[in-house]
Amino acid sequence: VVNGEEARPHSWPWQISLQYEKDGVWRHTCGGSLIAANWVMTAAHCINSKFSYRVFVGKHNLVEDEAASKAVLPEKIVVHEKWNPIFVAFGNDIALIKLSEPVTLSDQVQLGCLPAAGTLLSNLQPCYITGWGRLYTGGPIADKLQQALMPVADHATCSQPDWWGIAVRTTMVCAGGDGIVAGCNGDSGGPLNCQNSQGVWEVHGIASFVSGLGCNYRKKPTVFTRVSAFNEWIDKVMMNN
Ligand SMILES: CC(C)c1ccc(NC(=O)[C@H](Cc2ccccc2)NC(=O)[C@H](CCCC[NH3+])NC(=O)C(F)(F)F)cc1
Repeated sequence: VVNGEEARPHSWPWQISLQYEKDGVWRHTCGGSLIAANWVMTAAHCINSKFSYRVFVGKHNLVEDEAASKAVLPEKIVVHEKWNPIFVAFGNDIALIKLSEPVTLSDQVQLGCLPAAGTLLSNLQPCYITGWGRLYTGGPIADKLQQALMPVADHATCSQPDWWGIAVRTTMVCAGGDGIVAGCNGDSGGPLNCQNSQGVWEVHGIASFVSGLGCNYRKKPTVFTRVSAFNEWIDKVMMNN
């Protein structure tokens, strides 16, 4: 997250760190959201079949051992059948990870709520991106979970020619674009957290892409998979696996 701030520890208790093993070392690669005791929602582009992964729940500082945290291995990873790795602009950048065992919920490990199917956020609605992604374009990833307030850019705004144009679909949600605050590599797969009318936090987005010209680029908001476009797919996958 570029130009964010350190989150109060465990204040986004559904945020997970997706890690892959390389040369015997586990490395953070993406964020994700715990949506059931044994299911994590992340981005399809985070999954590469040649790697082995683990899901770390209850984390705040990635470089410290934390009592409330636990690493769990996936039992199965389901990538959206219409995800096309060649072109992130086609959308469907969503995947579900079934954990090998359900995690124990606690103050530090909680489920994220999904929005009602079809929910559309209004322009400039305040949401928060959270993640351990790069602190600036090309920079280091964060040790401690970051958060940043990012107002929603509705489809009418985000699909303007000098914004994302036709690269953004109605199955996506945009947030930010002020050239200051943004998601960045390593935030991929993580949540866009927005409060509903009852004040309940919901996971409305899955961080998908930013501009190749740089993470925080004016009129190139961070683009998220719109979770409320995939409720039926999510339910089907969780029912059938
Ligand atoms: C819509 C299409 C033209 C399009 C395709 C790809 C991109 N962007 C990108 O690919 C930039 C490139 C990049 C590298 C380094 C620093 C900053 C940005 N990376 C990203 O956007 C990565 C991974 C995207 C997966 C695509 N294979 N996503 C993210 O960083 C995140 F966190 F925002 F989700 C942007 C637009």
